[in-house]
Amino acid sequence: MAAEEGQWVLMATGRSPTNIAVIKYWGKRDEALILPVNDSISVTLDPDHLSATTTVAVSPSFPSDRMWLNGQEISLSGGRFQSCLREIRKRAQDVEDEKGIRIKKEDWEKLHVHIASYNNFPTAAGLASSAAGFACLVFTLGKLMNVKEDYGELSSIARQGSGSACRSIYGGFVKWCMGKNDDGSDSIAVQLADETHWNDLVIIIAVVSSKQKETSSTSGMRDSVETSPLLQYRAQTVVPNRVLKMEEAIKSHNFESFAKLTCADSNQFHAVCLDTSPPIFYMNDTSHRIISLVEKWNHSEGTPQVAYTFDAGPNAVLIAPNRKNAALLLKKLLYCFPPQDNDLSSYMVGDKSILSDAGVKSIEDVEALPAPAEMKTPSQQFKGDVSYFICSRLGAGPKVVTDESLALIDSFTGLPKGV
Ligand SMILES: Nc1ncnc2c1ncn2[C@@H]1O[C@H](COP(=O)(O)OP(=O)(O)OP(=O)(O)O)[C@@H](O)[C@H]1O
Ligand SMILES: C[C@@](O)(CCOP(=O)(O)OP(=O)(O)O)CC(=O)O
Repeated sequence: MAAEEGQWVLMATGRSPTNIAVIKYWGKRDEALILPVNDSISVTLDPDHLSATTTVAVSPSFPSDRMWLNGQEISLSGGRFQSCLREIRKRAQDVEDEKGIRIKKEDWEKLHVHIASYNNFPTAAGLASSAAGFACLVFTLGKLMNVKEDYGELSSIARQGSGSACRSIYGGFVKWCMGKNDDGSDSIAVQLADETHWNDLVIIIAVVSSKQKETSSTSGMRDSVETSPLLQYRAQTVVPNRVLKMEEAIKSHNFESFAKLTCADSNQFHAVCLDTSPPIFYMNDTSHRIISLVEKWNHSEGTPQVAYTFDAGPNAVLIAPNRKNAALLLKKLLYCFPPQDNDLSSYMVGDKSILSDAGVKSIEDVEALPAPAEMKTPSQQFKGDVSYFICSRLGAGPKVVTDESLALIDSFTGLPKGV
């Protein structure tokens, strides 16, 4: 190792997107290795709107591995963090940076890392922060330790942090192949198509509650595996067929099929939750109202105008085939769920330009919106039931952040900036 004095700090920063499954992963056949009972398919979201940024630093002066998440120190002792660190360290290579720091392959086992990560969206609120977070951790550690760029292998390491994280290693449309091997070596994610393949899609997320949820995905799916007969049927009979159809729908830009499969799969995942003993309720009244709004609209047009999907929380992820439908959807949503404090600018985050497409520039424009024609009880409005909306699109996979001013760790102290 060069610079034996031990005062140097070497760092890497990366940013990884989150992803939302359109064919859900729910249930493990191996808890420790995180091997699923079925394949799943997701869309990767634009990292500008939903992503984790992680800086990893190494220095001979660090006495132990440490991590800070959103500014708070958290423990790295859990099996998932340990698996990711162990698997990446195993694959570390010689490193030589332009300042003359040299780290030999075998030195990585002795060196400790500091990790600081920040999510630009709510953590543990059913918006897949663990997916963005573990993908980012594995990707960025891989960069620091000069690990060979084998994305399949990186995805299988990220999987051991959180199952859904393996899909965030790629942009666009991603499939997590469940694999057959007991050691999990073939349980990896593959990219079906990149983010440019179907870039008309617009994603609107209604953040219904950004509070941390009661039942984590991990314990929820464990209970479902143990108690839900529907889960077995879903994994063995329903999903294999849906995955094939979904791949075909994505390949051929068939929105009708894509939307039908997405909604059906979300509903079946929540049916499995209800079939679990004791039952798990991730959606709430607001989630159900959003489903009803979309279903009525789709039914009145005779063909799907938008798709909805809900993960392990009440937030709705709505996918429109184009900006026209996204703007129409937004008008209906704003009519039903006007902002609590009349502040439109903080009510729509991400790509705010969708508001102009919808012709909504002020709170007066929201108040003047007509009730959606297809609604039977047009007078029903639920002010404040949605915290805010995020307008996003498909995005790319993890990237290195080269601007050193964006690093979360101070290169002099080796500690998170501001600590
Ligand atoms: N940026 C990050 N870096 C590393 N780990 C993270 C990061 N963000 C979240 N995590 C890990 O993920 C956990 C939250 O995962 P959890 O599954 O409870 O919520 P979620 O991923 O937001 O929701 P869901 O997966 O149900 O959509 C955190 O407690 C932390 O261990
Ligand atoms: C509902 C889901 O979002 C479940 C995600 O579960 P996690 O990946 O968070 O679970 P662990 O593997 O236990 O960490 C569906 C999906 O993303 O496919």
